[in-house]
Amino acid sequence: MIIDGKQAAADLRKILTIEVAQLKKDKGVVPGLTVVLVGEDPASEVYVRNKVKQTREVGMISNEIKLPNDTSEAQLLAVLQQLNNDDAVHGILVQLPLPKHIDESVIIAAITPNKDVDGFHAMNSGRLLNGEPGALVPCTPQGCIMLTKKHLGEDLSGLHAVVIGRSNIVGKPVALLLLQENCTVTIAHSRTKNLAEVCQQADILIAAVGRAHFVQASWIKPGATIIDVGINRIEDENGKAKLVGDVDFANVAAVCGAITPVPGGVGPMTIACLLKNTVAAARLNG
Ligand SMILES: NC(=O)C1=CN([C@@H]2O[C@H](COP(=O)(O)OP(=O)(O)OC[C@H]3O[C@@H](n4cnc5c(N)ncnc54)[C@H](OP(=O)(O)O)[C@@H]3O)[C@@H](O)[C@H]2O)C=CC1
Ligand SMILES: Nc1nc(=O)c2c([nH]1)NC[C@@H]1CN(c3ccc(C(=O)N[C@@H](CCC(=O)O)C(=O)O)cc3)C=[N+]21
Ligand SMILES: [Mg+2]
Repeated sequence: MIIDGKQAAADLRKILTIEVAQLKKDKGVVPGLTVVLVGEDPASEVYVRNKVKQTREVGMISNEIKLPNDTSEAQLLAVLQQLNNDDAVHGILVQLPLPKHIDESVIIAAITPNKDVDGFHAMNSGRLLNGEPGALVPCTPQGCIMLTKKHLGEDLSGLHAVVIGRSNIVGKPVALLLLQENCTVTIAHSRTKNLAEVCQQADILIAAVGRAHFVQASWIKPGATIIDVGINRIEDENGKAKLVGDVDFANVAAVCGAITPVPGGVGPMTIACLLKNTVAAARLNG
């Protein structure tokens, strides 16, 4: 079975459209999201364009700030300070990666935690770690849990979840969310020994590696639920660019119980969860 992320994202946006209208009616607040893009990167630009379009479709205000590649860290910090102080801006997202001369950790720390719709600020990751309320939770991990539940239902307790990848934006937070769902969680990474055997234990396998066709059919427990986070641009047989995940989709699909496709899986859910976080931030900031 293929888990349809495009449909799940459309369903979530429909709910958000209603919530946005309600917020406007009750409080006179229209949630606003500002995306900051530094430098030119074709992939980022496509992605930012999608975000802007979908933000407006659910009735929210969307702004995009494009800065040149040679923007200094101090200049970017000044932009963020303005956005932090702007009451019409409820959510701030700085598109990553940033140019090398800018320290990402400094930038992430400079966003007001209650406007940090990526959920990358230490205040939000700390709240998530401690299980405290009010955390803005990273979008891709939220999307992974929603897609998992779409197939397995609300109760994931006792299932063995294996996460491949330990980045701050995907691997670590998705592992914390799975733990919160009472899964038994294993986090694998580039130093993991016997990765195939580790993965064979997984009822739920989350692949966030960044390598095309990395996860093999022989690693999969029959019937397992596979969430493929990877976004890899490769060339097909005819030299045409195409998008694939981290999982050898065709062969794994024959063994597993359910799998998310790329494109059309986690990606669309990431954007829908960004809109969800912006609505949550608008509630936090009044
Ligand atoms: N669909 C979406 O919305 C999103 C998709 N992505 C995609 O997800 C993928 C992962 O992103 P991100 O977490 O940022 O990537 P990172 O490069 O930050 O992390 C990759 C992780 O994979 C691990 N890894 C690398 N090689 C191996 C290996 N041979 N065996 C086991 N583990 C390995 C690394 O281990 P170690 O820590 O030891 O180096 C690291 O923890 C990328 O393809 C990215 O494009 C990312 C964000 C959103
Ligand atoms: N501050 C920040 N926050 C992020 O969340 C963030 C980021 N920086 N930098 C880049 C990564 C990557 N990422 C994706 C989100 C959606 C799709 C997506 O919608 N993908 C579509 C396909 C899009 C296409 O065709 O290119 C799909 O999978 O169906 C892809 C990738 C968010 N990221
Ligand atoms: Mg950098």
